[in-house]
Amino acid sequence: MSIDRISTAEISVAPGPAELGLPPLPDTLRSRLAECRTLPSLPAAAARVIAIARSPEPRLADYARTFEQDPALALRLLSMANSAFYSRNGNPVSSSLDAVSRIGLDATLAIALSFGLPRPRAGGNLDHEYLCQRAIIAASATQELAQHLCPDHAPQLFTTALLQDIGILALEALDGEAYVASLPDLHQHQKLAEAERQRYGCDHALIGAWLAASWGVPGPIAAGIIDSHGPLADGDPRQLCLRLSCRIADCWLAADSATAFSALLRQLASLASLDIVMLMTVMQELQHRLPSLARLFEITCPPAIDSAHLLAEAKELLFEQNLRMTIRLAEQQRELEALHASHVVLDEQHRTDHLTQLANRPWLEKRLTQHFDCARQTRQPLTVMFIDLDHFKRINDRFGHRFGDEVLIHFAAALNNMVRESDIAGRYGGEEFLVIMPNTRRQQAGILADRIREYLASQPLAQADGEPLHVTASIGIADLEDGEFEDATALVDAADQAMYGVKHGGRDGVGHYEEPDSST
Ligand SMILES: Nc1nc2c(ncn2[C@@H]2O[C@H](COP(=O)(O)OP(=O)(O)OP(=O)(O)O)[C@@H](O)[C@H]2O)c(=O)[nH]1
Repeated sequence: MSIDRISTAEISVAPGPAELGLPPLPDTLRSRLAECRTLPSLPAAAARVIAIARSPEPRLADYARTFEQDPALALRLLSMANSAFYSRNGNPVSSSLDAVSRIGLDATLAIALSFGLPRPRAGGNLDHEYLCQRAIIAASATQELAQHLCPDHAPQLFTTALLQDIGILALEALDGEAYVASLPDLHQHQKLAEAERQRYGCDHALIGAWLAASWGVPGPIAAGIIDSHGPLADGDPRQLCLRLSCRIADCWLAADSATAFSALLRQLASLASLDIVMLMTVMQELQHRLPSLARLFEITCPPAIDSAHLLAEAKELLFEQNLRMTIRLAEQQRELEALHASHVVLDEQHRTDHLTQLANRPWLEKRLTQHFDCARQTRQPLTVMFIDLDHFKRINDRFGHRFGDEVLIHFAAALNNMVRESDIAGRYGGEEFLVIMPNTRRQQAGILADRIREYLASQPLAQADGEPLHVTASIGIADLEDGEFEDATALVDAADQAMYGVKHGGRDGVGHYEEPDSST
């Protein structure tokens, strides 16, 4: 469908994006604009992008400079950098350099290589090179003026001036030949805007602002685009920079540039509100700087650039980048798995007694608290067993500490083999061990205790001087039902107390905790 004449009756009464307060856009145009996904870039910019991507070490700053020479790429970049994914509630970014820094090299490359190129049309082409030159000269002029009038806003004003004519690119993308054929002279900017208003009910400045706003470009930039056609007589310093910069660009690109500049200076001189001396100084400086700026920006398209070749190369580079990213992703996945494995090992170490490889005391206490609370809530049985090897000091004293360690290791391994899967056996301290037995009553725990003692009686824990060394143990058992235990520690204390009863009774035995008789 071609966007043909749109009457003022079709202009939507609904406001533009509320937060920006943009004037309304004709409904038909607004819905078509929503379909506009890419704008054409200059082949020269596309060629530079490819050259950077092919360089051994592509730098973000080089990409940023290229984006600053192509309104379509600059708009795409800002849109991406200010998207919810990248901005993460950060401040909006307004310059290409800030934008590439935010999104990083991979995303920058992806944007850079996704350029679109102008399609050749039977009915004649839009002069993209001219439009681009105008945008870059206006951007440079704005920046120069802003250095004097409002230096803090210079980067944002540069971007605004660069994007000021994207409405023209959008209209061409939407309306194709019908738009191009209906244009008066592209070099007569005011006349162009007037013709657009008659044809579409609004001009490219409003369309550009809407497009920028709907692509998520910061509000002040969208507002600046709309304002770029405003009069020179009034407006704040930021508005003046923008409004003047596109007029300077027109003078620069006019067939008789010197006459055009003189006319603009005469027009400025008649405006009493302006600091005309300062403005004239800036403009004279600009007149001298612009030729080198124009060269610097390499505005002119190198003659032998083939669009089909550019697109094919971009496709190939994107494919390579995809491959690199896939490889990197696989590497990251491997690193993640290794990290996870080392985390598991660390976690294991964190819970384990380094000598016996049983659960250590902090882990025993943590698990016992969990089982204690659970047993209380669910009224399930829970019993703990406190085991203290007898006369261990003597073993150490007689055979040495290292020998004592071996004994502890052997006992721990044997104990671990004897407990059930659901039990937790651990080293509580020195030669003391604790077994947590969920769902176990004191009688069943007693059976395990007897088994431990039988084992110790039948199996020597070490050979000392060629003789088997038998060790005995004093074992205390406390069942959750044995008393009113306040917490897990109280239950362990009860088992410890029962174990001490055995020690006092001559060692090598099993004792069950008994609540002290409160009546005596
Ligand atoms: N080899 C070795 N000995 C330890 C370790 N931790 C504690 N001990 C020793 O275990 C012994 C415990 O001595 P005591 O508390 O007097 O107890 P005991 O000699 O077993 O006497 P009773 O418990 O009364 O039967 C001390 O000699 C500690 O040095 C350890 O990790 N390795």
